[in-house]
Amino acid sequence: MRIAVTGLAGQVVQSLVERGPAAGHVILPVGRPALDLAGGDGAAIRAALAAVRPEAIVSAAAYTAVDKAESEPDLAFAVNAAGAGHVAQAAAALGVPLVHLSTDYVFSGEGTRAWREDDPTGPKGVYGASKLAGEQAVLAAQPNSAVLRTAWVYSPFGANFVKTMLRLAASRDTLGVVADQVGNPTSALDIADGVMQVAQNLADRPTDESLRGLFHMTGSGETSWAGFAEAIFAASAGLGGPSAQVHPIATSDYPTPAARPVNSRLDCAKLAAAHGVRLPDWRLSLAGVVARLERQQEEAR
Ligand SMILES: NC(=O)C1=CN([C@@H]2O[C@H](COP(=O)(O)OP(=O)(O)OC[C@H]3O[C@@H](n4cnc5c(N)ncnc54)[C@H](O)[C@@H]3O)[C@@H](O)[C@H]2O)C=CC1
Repeated sequence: MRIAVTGLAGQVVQSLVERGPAAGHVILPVGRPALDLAGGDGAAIRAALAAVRPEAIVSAAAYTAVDKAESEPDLAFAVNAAGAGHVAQAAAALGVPLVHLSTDYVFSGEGTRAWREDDPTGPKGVYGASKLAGEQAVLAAQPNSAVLRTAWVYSPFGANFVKTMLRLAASRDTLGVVADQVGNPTSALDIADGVMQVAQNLADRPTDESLRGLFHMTGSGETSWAGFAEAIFAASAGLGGPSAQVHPIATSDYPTPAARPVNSRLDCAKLAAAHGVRLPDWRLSLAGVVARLERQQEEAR
């Protein structure tokens, strides 16, 4: 399939570009300046997407600076809510299915069980609120959509927790890492595989309502940020790469402008039942990405 994806350099975009050919898809990234989600120009967004003649669209571009969003709410909403809505309107106008990415930050983080799609939302910050508004705009504009909420995304590309931990470990013996927030680390490469399967399902079964609407899609298994860091260093040390001692700290010891959900875990059973998609165990995928980052480091030396 010809799959247009919004954004040029994001973690998910680059993962789709890498994984697309093996899955038999042509991935067509469309981003700034041709497609600017902040511009409020729906016709321009539609024209940019129409130009690549897609059979499906993946909406992966977003304003993702969680803390900065607290001081730039207008821009966060322009991109994540209005911009996402324009992409969905374009998909509807072009008559193609849409896969839109959203986030665990739409939830408050209360309670101890994994969040399900029909649980009440309650974002704690601007980013989560803007993404929630985006979900609603997407589903209103294009019912032929699957909105996939994911979380704790890392990859060999862009900026992410795994790369930050490895960078810090190169110069420090001990790192304080938050131990009282739990969630599901998710490789963007796995997201790419899942997104393509969902897009194919939407295209193959255009009248199957069970494939449309909200879904959760994260790596299998859960941990805390401190547990995630320990797993990163264990994988890295096993390859002779940098590692550090993890000192568990509380969220209150690491204040950030935007509050994070304490319990970020997403229940992905609905996606498995409807789409037959279940992402691999987070430790397996992490080992692959850490090995790749180590190889890149060695090649750069
Ligand atoms: N990174 C994470 O931990 C998580 C990400 N998500 C969601 O997953 C999706 C993909 O995230 P990542 O690939 O990690 O994001 P990223 O931050 O790596 O990439 C974002 C992309 O959006 C593009 N972009 C930003 N503003 C734009 C604008 N005004 N017009 C056009 N393009 C613009 C950027 O150029 C970039 O290509 C997003 O919808 C994000 O909200 C959900 C949960 C966690």
